[in-house]
Amino acid sequence: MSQTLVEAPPALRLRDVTKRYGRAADATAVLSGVSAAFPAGTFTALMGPSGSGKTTMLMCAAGLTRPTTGTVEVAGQRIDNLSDKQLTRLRRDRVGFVFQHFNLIDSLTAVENVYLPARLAGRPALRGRAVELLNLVGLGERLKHRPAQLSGGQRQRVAIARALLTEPVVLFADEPTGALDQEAGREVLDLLRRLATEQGTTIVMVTHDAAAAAAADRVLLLFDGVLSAELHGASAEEIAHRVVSHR
Ligand SMILES: Nc1ncnc2c1ncn2[C@@H]1O[C@H](COP(=O)(O)OP(=O)(O)OP(=O)(O)O)[C@@H](O)[C@H]1O
Repeated sequence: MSQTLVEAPPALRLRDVTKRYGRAADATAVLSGVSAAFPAGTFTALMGPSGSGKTTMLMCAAGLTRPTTGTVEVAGQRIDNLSDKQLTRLRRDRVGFVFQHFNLIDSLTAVENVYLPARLAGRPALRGRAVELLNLVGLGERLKHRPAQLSGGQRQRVAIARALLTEPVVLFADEPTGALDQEAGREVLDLLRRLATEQGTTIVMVTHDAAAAAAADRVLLLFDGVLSAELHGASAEEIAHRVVSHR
């Protein structure tokens, strides 16, 4: 019997995404015809000068804002045309977020910070899974520590464990090392790298730091809302040079 092999869709795909803020017909496009596919288990860095549209691209990709035109798919499912209610569900269940500032709750322990937000959002989030994730991010010995008793890098690792609780299709990270010193930043990047390689997590990270971008599988360069280059295996020096020389 012959079998047709259907290729799995990428974890995330943007097709010809354009974003304009404001209704005026002449409103300038912040994103112009952005197309990119993010295969499952890959780690992509998004770089570009300030104002080039990185955060807007991340927001369109994560269902935080709708593109003006174009499509966005998460695991093969269109998300750009979802209702507000469906988008809320998508953000809760199918994508994870990590930000520069860890947004942990000071009064909760590390393990509570990982599972309580999901439970409060009505998910059957289990403490056992939170413990597993904290072990995975190297904090198995710090389960009952509160944020004030953790270093910056450790706090960000708690935030990463929290983002992974719902087993998201894509983990979005906006400047995850921006508030960390070099060594803590390196630990967080090593963790993201390991999550992609060993756990198959699909990661999309916005960063200004070429050294951080060099930890990814590839770097997408955005200039004036247009994806202008894709770098594979580039060094931090090369990435930094490409960003400043706009090539
Ligand atoms: N809600 C909004 N309304 C109007 N304009 C916006 C809005 N959000 C962003 N912009 C504009 O869109 C452009 C791109 O912004 P965006 O934040 O995506 O860039 P960025 O590359 O992430 O910048 P940075 O590196 O400084 O964070 C900027 O000119 C910004 O002023």
